[in-house]
Amino acid sequence: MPGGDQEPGRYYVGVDVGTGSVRAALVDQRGILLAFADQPINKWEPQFNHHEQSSEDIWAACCVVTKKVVQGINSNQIRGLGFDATCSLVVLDKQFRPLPVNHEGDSHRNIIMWLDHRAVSQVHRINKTQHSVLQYVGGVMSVEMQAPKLLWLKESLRETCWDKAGHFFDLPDFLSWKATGVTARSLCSLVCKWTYSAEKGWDDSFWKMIGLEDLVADNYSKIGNQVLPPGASLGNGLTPEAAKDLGLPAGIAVAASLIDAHAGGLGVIGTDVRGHGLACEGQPVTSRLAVICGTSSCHMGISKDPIFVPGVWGPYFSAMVPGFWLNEGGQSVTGKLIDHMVQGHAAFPELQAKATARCQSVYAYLNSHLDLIKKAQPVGFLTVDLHVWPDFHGNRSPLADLTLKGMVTGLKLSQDLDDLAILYLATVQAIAFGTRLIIEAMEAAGHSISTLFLCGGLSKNPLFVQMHADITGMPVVLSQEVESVLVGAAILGACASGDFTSVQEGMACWRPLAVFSVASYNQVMISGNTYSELPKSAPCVGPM
Ligand SMILES: Nc1ncnc2c1ncn2[C@@H]1O[C@H](COP(=O)(O)OP(=O)(O)O)[C@@H](O)[C@H]1O
Ligand SMILES: O=C(CO)[C@H](O)[C@H](O)COP(=O)(O)O
Repeated sequence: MPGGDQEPGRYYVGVDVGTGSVRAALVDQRGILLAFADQPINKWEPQFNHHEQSSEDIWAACCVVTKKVVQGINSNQIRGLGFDATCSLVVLDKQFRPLPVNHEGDSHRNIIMWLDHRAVSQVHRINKTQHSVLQYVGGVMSVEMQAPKLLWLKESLRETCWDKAGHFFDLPDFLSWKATGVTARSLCSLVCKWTYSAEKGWDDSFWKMIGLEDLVADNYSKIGNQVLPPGASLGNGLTPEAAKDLGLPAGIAVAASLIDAHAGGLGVIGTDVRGHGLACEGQPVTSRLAVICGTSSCHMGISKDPIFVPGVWGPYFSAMVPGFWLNEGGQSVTGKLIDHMVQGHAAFPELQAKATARCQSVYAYLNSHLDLIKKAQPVGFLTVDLHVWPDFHGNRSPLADLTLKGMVTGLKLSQDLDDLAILYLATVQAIAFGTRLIIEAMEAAGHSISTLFLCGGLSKNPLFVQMHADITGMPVVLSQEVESVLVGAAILGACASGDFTSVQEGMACWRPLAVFSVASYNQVMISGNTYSELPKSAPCVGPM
């Protein structure tokens, strides 16, 4: 078991493939992150709502970052490797070569990304079946899941893709295959995105009913008929070819993967909160909600018994923490929406120039600008007249309506930096209100949540963190390790190496410390994202 001083020099590598970049970390036996590297990845949007990536491009980025983090380390001390990734659909032919997922026939672009909404007609038809598997995805299947995308490929690219396809992988499973040559799928991806049941396996009647009976006839060989729990060791470990690519020793243990949000959940949900006076201290882990916020936000809540929450994905058994049921709320675009609103504003070039002059990120600049213009009132009052509805890419939870669109009310003719800052604030607030709606739906169905644990790129934004505390009325905990998703991935590698006997042991041994919590305003909401009362308590203990 790692964690003690008696066996020094054991290392694990975690690789996290997000929407915009790939990150790797070298983690030691105490769960401390020693090295970090990241690398952007390509995305294509050949037409509206079609989002594609390349598995070769992503693998190449995994190799670059992994080589960087293990530089200078004795490779014999590296014990295990774990991957997590977004749940995008990777398509390969029978010889494991990339196949095009586009009308252009560009086989380099062989991934339909998770946020791709091309399969709208297919998902409507799937939902009309009211098949019982839909109970386990909040009652409504999302267009972002894999079944509608597979159906789209069959109906739209029959000859160039569907008939030639030998393997459809969730991206986390593609990575573990690429590293080991083992095609086994992770229970996490199959349960959460492919309608697989941890207890009953595949449901033939679902696939036949939606017109994908060919997958059943093949005994699910194309989508996975060997399923392993996250953290299980795959085959003979890293193949010599992958070892050369990644700069790691051949044969080291490689784990069955996790979806990125789930790795983040593992990384933060067990955070040690002792000494902060939080309601969740000494309470079951089920009182905690992990919110992984990057391009999207994912709200991960666990329970001992299954809880059916309308519009919230799950309940999924053992998909994140073994033995627990998981509900996953989500907002499809959060970081992407904030970037969109800020970068699309007329005052963005001015913002960029001013932020650069101060060597700040545009978000740090905007946050300090809001502080300047708020005068005596709390910053939240700046949006009394400006409101954003954040569902620019549909609503994942709890409304589960992909047709919803975004909205801004209260616009004026001026478009200066103040306007941009206030629009940015209203967007952040609207996203936080979305989180509040998700929590309310989860609580109405039986969850009892007292504390939020944030991680992901957006958790580096103090305004985003503070607004989540203000608007949900709950304290927000950030863990000492900023890259918690990578800690989750490295826990998988340590499990596969046999150094942890279970994911739970990994979570317990590598329990990160909370660095601070954010106290809530005692606010009362009135219409939209405004406050009707001044805050009664000092709001923030963090680096605002
Ligand atoms: N320091 C920061 N301050 C404000 N926003 C940030 C910061 N770092 C990242 N972000 C935002 O987080 C989002 C990306 O988060 P990330 O976790 O990298 O996404 P993904 O995993 O989807 O690739 C982007 O919208 C980006 O603008
Ligand atoms: O559906 C998912 C998790 O269940 C996606 O993987 C996620 O929403 C995309 O993640 P990110 O915002 O980190 O890129």
